[in-house]
Amino acid sequence: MPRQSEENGRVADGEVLLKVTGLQKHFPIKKGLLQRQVGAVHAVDGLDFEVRSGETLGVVGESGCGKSTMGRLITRLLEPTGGKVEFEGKDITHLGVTGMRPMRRDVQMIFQDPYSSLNPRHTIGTIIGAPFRLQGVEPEGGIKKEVQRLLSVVGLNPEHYNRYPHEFSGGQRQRIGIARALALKPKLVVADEPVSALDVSIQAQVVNLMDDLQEELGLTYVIIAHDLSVVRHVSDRIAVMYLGKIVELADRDLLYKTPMHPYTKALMSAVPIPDPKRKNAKSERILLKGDVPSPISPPSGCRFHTRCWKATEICRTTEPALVELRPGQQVACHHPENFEDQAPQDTVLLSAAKEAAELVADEVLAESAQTSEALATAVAEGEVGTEEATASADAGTEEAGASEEAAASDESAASEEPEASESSEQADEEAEAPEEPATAEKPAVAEKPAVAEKPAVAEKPAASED
Ligand SMILES: Nc1ncnc2c1ncn2[C@@H]1O[C@H](COP(=O)(O)OP(=O)(O)OP(=O)(O)O)[C@@H](O)[C@H]1O
Repeated sequence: MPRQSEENGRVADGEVLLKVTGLQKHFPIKKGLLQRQVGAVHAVDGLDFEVRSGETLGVVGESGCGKSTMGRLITRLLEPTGGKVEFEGKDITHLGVTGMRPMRRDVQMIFQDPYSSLNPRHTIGTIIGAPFRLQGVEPEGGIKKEVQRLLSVVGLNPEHYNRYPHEFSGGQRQRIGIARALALKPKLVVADEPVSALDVSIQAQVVNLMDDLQEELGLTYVIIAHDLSVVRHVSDRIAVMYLGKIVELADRDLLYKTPMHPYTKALMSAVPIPDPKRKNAKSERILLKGDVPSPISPPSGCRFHTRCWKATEICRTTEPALVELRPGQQVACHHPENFEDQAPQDTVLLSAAKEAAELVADEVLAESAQTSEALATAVAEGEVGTEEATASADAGTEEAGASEEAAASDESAASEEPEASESSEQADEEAEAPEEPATAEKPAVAEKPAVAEKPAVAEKPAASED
């Protein structure tokens, strides 16, 4: 049971606030007159993670990997198909509307699109004051005074209480969304792509605001983003998702210095490096081949095996468990990077892997072969402990880490077309009555591959079948 801090009933910093076990969401696909179920979109397919009080957990992955669905499941805007969600030690997986009501104060969501998430017919005073009315809470000094205080907390003019959303810019609207989410002093805030609909110049302001508010108000964040550049500065830990699963979950610095999952490595290489001194940067990019497979029938074994340059037979047949290979770093991979091979007997590359390897830069393949081999030998000979071996392997990746630092500071998170997201009202309705959609119309997943200017000819890191 998590420890509660005496003064405010909050879980003490560092203690588990949210725990998710085996979480699943399968959207049924129905067809025909009788709407018979013919399949399911496996949007979220067995997630296990914890969020500790006071931390920021970043969640990244390509479009369609299930990030938003995960966000909606943990805020209970969607009903899970399987698994368990515990908040402050209490099982909230299947709580009904009444049971969830008190919890709605503690868990809030910030939506992606500040244009469609605010009701255009309501003043911002009404919008930010709505949570008080919905929860029947009368703040000290009245709702208007509290809303004006919230406006100034998020850097807006309290005098603008009576203005309408269209009178504000995108960044200001997102501040309004943040003020609304903070109204009831929540413990956990889940932000779904909070800045991706904003101009690059505004993104940093909103991210900094969220960062400041976290410190001031002792908030815990889960921040969802489609690339690593947004979450890297604000996250304490980062979870990388692929096709409904977490493939790597690690402390931020470990993830950047020594990513273990090949998919993490590919995602990181997609971050543009605007450093003119690094002339060779583009040759280190990894271009993931092909589309993300359909979540209706995900690949067997490791779901990434159809696009991975290290995939062998075991990857096709056996699903790797998410295990802590190094303190603070969990990964689900048979042939991790920067760590000893977990299936060294399995050296024959699948033919898809050979093709994928052609799109991976020589430098990446060489480094990957070297680090894994060096670690395997050193550990087998008992010369060094795993930690030391890892540290020596780290040296080689230091440069890449540093350049990404530069990348992320000036970098523009790839801006996305704003897409329709619910209004607060809709969200509230969903919250009251989570509904299964009748038909899964849009299982298609768009890939956002890294840009590889010139696919390098691969040097295979492992023996190949011919
Ligand atoms: N209501 C729904 N009915 C059917 N399928 C859905 C529904 N919502 C999401 N999906 C499907 O579930 C999968 C995961 O979607 P989700 O929106 O969670 O992904 P995402 O990683 O957040 O992507 P994006 O960044 O594009 O929002 C996708 O294949 C999507 O088409």
